[in-house]
Amino acid sequence: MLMLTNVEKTFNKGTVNEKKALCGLNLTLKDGDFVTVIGGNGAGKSTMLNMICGVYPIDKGKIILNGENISRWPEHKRARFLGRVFQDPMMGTAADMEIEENLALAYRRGLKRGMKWAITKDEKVKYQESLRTLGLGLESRMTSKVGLLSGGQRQALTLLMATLRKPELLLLDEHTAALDPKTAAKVLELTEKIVAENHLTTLMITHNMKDAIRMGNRLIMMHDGRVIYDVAGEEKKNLEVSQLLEKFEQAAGEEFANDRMMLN
Ligand SMILES: Nc1ncnc2c1ncn2[C@@H]1O[C@H](COP(=O)(O)OP(=O)(O)OP(=O)(O)O)[C@@H](O)[C@H]1O
Repeated sequence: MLMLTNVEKTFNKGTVNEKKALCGLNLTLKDGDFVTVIGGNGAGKSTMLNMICGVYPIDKGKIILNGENISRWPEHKRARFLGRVFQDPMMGTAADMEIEENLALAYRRGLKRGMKWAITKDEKVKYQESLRTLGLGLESRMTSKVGLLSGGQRQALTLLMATLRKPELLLLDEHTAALDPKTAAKVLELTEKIVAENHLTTLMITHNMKDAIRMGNRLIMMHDGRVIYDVAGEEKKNLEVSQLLEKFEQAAGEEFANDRMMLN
């Protein structure tokens, strides 16, 4: 379970560039929740994920993961429990390394250094089986350099790497935004499959309102560093994009504005 309580974050405090990014953010996720996150430009969505990962320290509040207060833990200690996929397909994988080497790196994440690096036969079989589930033919290209893969293949591999050691929490930050629509749909399909098969608790930021409604069991809308709308179950599934926009205007008192948001 993840619990964010009154989390606050201000960047560049005391300067002309001061920006309150999170303003008393409260959010509780139950185990197995798959929550989609939408919001306007600068609403604090990515900052929320950065705070959970420990990229920057929070100013105030608490972050509890499975009963542990991780608010002051360094990023590397949290990384053991978290899987994250970014928008940029170049970010999650090492281009100069082979597919199987990337998977081995992901598999060893958070383990003590000095562990033998050689990839065992058993591991190779395991990686091959995992790659086969993607349905992209990567299982027969285990020793290909990742730099040779397409953006979609790379994002699918990153997803696999982020979930190879079942994370306590999977964080997806517009992970299909840089892909063409067909490839994005494939990666979203894989996302749903991997999340369901592993019962992963997931936070997925998306710029696509329809995906936000369709995917997961719960949807939150952020504005000015806090959650302004939270909907789950049947009520969420039956939402229309127009209703979501209305909800936003009611709660935020202004029109929804995100230059990258896809409304249909
Ligand atoms: N490292 C940083 N230094 C300074 N300001 C930052 C930093 N990270 C985020 N911000 C600011 O905090 C606010 C929230 O940004 P954030 O990236 O979390 O928004 P977002 O909801 O992900 O927006 P978008 O959909 O536009 O990506 C913005 O005003 C942003 O400029």
